Amino acid sequence: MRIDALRRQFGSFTALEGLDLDVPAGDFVALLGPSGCGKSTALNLLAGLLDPTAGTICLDGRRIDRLPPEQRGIGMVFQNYALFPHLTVADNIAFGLRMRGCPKPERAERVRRALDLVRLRAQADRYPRQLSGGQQQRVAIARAVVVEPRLVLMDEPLSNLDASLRLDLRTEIRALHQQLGLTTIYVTHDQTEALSLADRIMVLRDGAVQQVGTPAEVYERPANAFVAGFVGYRNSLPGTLAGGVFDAGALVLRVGGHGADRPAPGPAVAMIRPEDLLLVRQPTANSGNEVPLDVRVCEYQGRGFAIEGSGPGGHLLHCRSEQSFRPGEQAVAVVAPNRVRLFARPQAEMPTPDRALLVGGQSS
Ligand SMILES: Nc1ncnc2c1ncn2[C@@H]1O[C@H](COP(=O)(O)OP(=O)(O)OP(=O)(O)O)[C@@H](O)[C@H]1O
Repeated sequence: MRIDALRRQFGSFTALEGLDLDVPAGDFVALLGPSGCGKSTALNLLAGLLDPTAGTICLDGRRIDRLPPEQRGIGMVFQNYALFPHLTVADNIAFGLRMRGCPKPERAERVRRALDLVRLRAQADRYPRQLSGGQQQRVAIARAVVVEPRLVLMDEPLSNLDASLRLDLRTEIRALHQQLGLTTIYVTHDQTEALSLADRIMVLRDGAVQQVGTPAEVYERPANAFVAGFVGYRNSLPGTLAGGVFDAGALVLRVGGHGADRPAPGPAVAMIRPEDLLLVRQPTANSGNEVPLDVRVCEYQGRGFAIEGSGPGGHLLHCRSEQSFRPGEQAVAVVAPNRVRLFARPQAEMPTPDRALLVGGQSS
C-alpha cells in the first residue's frame, strides 16, 4: 500500500498533515502516538469512513481513496469488538463471506479454518455475550481475516482487555500475522505494543509524522525529544550543551557521543531512561555521572525497585535500583555519559527574554 501526502482538516483544524507511507505487502505497521495525535483519523481515511482533504491512497497499485469502504478490500478490528450480538460466533465470522456471496460449503470450510486459527472451535455456537473479552476480540479478528483482505486495520484492539489477556492476545496477533502474511496497520498509544508487534513504527504528534523506523531504530535512536519521551526516556532535563558537558543549572552531566548523536552546542534537552539511571548508596570509582538524590517514593517492581526523587535544582528524577530505599533517604543516581541522549531544544520551548525576567524574579 502507498499513501501520499494524505491530509485531513476539520474546518480550519488540521488533524493529519502530509502523511507519506509505503507499506510493502505483508508488513505490519504500527501508528503510535498520544491521544489526539491523529491515529484514528488516519485509520478512518484508509478505511473510507472519512474523506481526505488532500492526498492519495493506493492499494496494489489502484487508487482506493474515493471508493466506498466496502469496495476497498480492507478488514477492520475495533477496540469495542463490534460483533453482532444476535449471531453466533460462527455466524459472526461467516457474515462477510455471506455478503460476498461465498458458496455455503466453501464458507463453512473457511469459517472452520478461521475458528481454528483463533482457537475458538469449541465456542462456535455461542453468542458474543457468552464469551470473555479476549474471546470476543478473537472473533472480531477471525471475522476480519476470514475474507482474506488485502489490508487489515486494527484500532487499539487490546485496550479493553485486562493485562494478562492483553499479553496473550498480543502474542496471538503477531503469530497470526506471521502465519497469514497479511498487510496490517495497527493503531496504538502503547509503545510496548508497537515495539513488540510491528515491523515498522510511525510516530505521530499533533497530526504530523515524527519518525518512521523499525522498532529498534525508534527505541534506540529516537528522532527527537518527543519520540524519546514516548519510548521510555522518562527523565527530561532542559539545559545547555557545551563541549562534552550538559548543564541543567545545578545538575551537570558529562555526555557521550558526537557528530550525528549530538546537537550543536547551545540550548538542548538531555533525556535518560530510568533503567539507565541507577540509584546506589555508595558509588564505585569511575561509575559515571553521580547525581545526589533525595528519595521520595520507592516502588517494588519484582525485579528491583523504581525510585522517584528530587535531584539538584529540584529536578524530579526517575531511577531504578536493585536495593530498596526509604523516603527521605539521600542516595546517588549514576548514569553513564553515553546513556544520556541529547536533542536540540526548539526555539519555542525556550523562555523569551520577558519570561526569563519573570521567572528569574528581581532582575538587576
Ligand atoms: N469530526 C471531527 N471534528 C473536529 N475535530 C475532530 C474530528 N475528529 C477528530 N478531530 C480532532 O482531530 C484530532 C485527531 O483526532 P483523532 O481521533 O485522529 O486522534 P487519536 O490519535 O486517534 O486520539 P485517540 O487515541 O484519543 O482516539 C483531535 O484533536 C480531534 O479533536
